[in-house]
Amino acid sequence: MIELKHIHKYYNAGSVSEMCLFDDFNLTIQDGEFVSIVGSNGSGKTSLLNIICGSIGVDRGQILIGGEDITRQKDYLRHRSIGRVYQDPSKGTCGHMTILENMALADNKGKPYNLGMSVKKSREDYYRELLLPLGLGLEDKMRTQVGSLSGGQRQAVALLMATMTPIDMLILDEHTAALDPKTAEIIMELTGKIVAEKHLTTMMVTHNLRYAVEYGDRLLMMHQGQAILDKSGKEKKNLAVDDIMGVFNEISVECGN
Ligand SMILES: Nc1ncnc2c1ncn2[C@@H]1O[C@H](COP(=O)(O)OP(=O)(O)OP(=O)(O)O)[C@@H](O)[C@H]1O
Repeated sequence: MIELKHIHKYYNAGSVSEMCLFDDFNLTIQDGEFVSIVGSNGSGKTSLLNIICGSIGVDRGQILIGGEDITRQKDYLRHRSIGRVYQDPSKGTCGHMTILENMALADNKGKPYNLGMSVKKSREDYYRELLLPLGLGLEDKMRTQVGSLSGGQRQAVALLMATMTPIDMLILDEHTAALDPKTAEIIMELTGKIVAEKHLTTMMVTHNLRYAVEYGDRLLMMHQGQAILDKSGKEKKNLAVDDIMGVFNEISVECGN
């Protein structure tokens, strides 16, 4: 279970441009829950993910994973139990390294290892088994540099890498936004499959309302640092894209846009 308790977050504190983004923000995500997060630009979605990952600190409040307080834990330690896939497929993979080397790196996440030239044959076979079901032919390109793959192929590798080791949470930060519609579909299907197979607790930020409706068992809408819509169970299942658009429109009118 992930818990955010009484989170306060200021940007540019003490300066004329001080901004309070989160003012007593609270959120609990149950183990195995897949939460889609939508919201207008600047509503706080990425800041929320960054706070959970430890990329940015909070001014007040607590972050707990499985009851353990990780609020002050260093981000590199936190990343051992959190997998993150970014919007930019070049993040989360190393372009100058081969698929094989990238996967070996992810496989050794959190372990004291050295970057030797060789990867055990048994591990190589295992990586091939992981790549095969993607249907992208990557199992035959294991010695190809990741930088020469297409954005979609690279994002598929990034997704595998983020979920190879046991993790407490998968963070998807607009991970299909930079992909063409067909490739985005492939990556979303792969995401759904991996999340279901591994029962991963997942937070997915997306501007694609259809994906937010179709995937996940809970939907949050962020606005000015608050979750103004939080639907799960049957209510989430019955949500349609038009319902969310309706809330977006209401907000726009309120904000005078
Ligand atoms: N490092 C920072 N310094 C100052 N302000 C920041 C910083 N990061 C984010 N903000 C501000 O915090 C607010 C929320 O930003 P955030 O990136 O979390 O929104 P978002 O919902 O992810 O937006 P988008 O959909 O555009 O990615 C914005 O007003 C933004 O300008």
